[in-house]
Amino acid sequence: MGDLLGVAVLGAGHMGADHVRRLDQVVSGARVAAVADPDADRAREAVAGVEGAVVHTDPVAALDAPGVSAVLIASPGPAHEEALLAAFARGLPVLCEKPMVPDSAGALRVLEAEARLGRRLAQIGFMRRYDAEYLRLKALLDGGRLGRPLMLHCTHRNVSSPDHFTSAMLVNSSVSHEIDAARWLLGQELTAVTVLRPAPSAGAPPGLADPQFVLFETEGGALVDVEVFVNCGFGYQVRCEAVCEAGSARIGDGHTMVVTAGGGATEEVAQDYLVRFADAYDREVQSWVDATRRGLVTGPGVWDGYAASVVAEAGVRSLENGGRVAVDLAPRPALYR
Ligand SMILES: NC(=O)c1ccc[n+]([C@@H]2O[C@H](COP(=O)([O-])OP(=O)(O)OC[C@H]3O[C@@H](n4cnc5c(N)ncnc54)[C@H](O)[C@@H]3O)[C@@H](O)[C@H]2O)c1
Ligand SMILES: O[C@H]1[C@H](O)[C@@H](O)[C@H](O)[C@@H](O)[C@H]1O
Repeated sequence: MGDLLGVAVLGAGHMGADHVRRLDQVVSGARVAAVADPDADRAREAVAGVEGAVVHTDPVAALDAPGVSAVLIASPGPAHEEALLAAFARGLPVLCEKPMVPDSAGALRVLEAEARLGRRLAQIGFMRRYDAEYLRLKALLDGGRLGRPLMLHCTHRNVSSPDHFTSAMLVNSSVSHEIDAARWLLGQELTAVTVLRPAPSAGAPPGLADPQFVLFETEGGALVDVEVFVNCGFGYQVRCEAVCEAGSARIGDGHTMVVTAGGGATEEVAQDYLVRFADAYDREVQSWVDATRRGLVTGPGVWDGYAASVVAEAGVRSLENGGRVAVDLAPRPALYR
């Protein structure tokens, strides 16, 4: 294959810094060419020891840095639209962290911009599609041995949420993963959302509606429920059970070590996503680099990011106003059929 992919990483926070390390030390076929963060110290810290990477505080300047041939967007969700459009304007391939764009109007602008280009440039960071357990479940469901899926029961727990987390973000940031996973596992669009809020946990920051219970309906008549609880305090737990006509299958319990000693057994529970999904992020980024070097997009794309934003926005409306909210997707452009 040709030259190394020179990646500009936008955002050097938790995910951005971890992706810089991954591109530099884990993944083959790519190098970090530039890192941009308005917080220059954070950007400098992320590139410490990375050879040849320049630091910028302006993300757009990083796209124009010498040697940049691709972009990894790991800034906060509201900054993604501008970065995606700037990358498209330069013809640069992109891996964009989820959510692609938190609001559906912005997501539609990104969809229309890529459709206008007439070629796919962006992959969205729905890394569960690269997790070994999710891949096994997908293969099982596609193989048909369990018959038609009727329901997915999902659990999504975080130890604690960042300070800036809002009630809407439980749906449009956290549950965006279940939205994508359900669409992918079932091969169906989601058509309606109902969000219920139990009495908030005493462990949640005041005013945060945490936990929430989210119910999705699909175009094929399946139901998907999600318990999302982002200040559970005890562990990072992501589970999914598919209930089908001829059996059920559950994932999410297999990522652990059980230590037996002194007459008792203890089971480790991951404390964050960087541990639970470490392998998935590695596979995701390697697969993006490989496909990009061949001029392809093989992972979840802009249509998936757009659909997730529309579903999440319907969910936020249900959270705020109550009741069941229908999902209204724009027609799917030919590029994504
Ligand atoms: N796939 C996953 O499991 C996963 C996990 C965590 C976060 N994320 C996503 O990754 C993204 C970043 O999340 P995080 O937890 O790293 O956040 P963070 O707050 O730790 O870091 C964000 C960084 O972006 C910088 N920034 C702000 N505006 C910017 C801009 N316009 N351009 C470039 N940088 C900018 C901030 O200064 C900060 O350093 C979000 O979209 C989030 O949803 C995904
Ligand atoms: O941004 C993060 C990330 O997407 C994690 O995978 C998820 O578990 C968190 O809830 C979310 O806040």
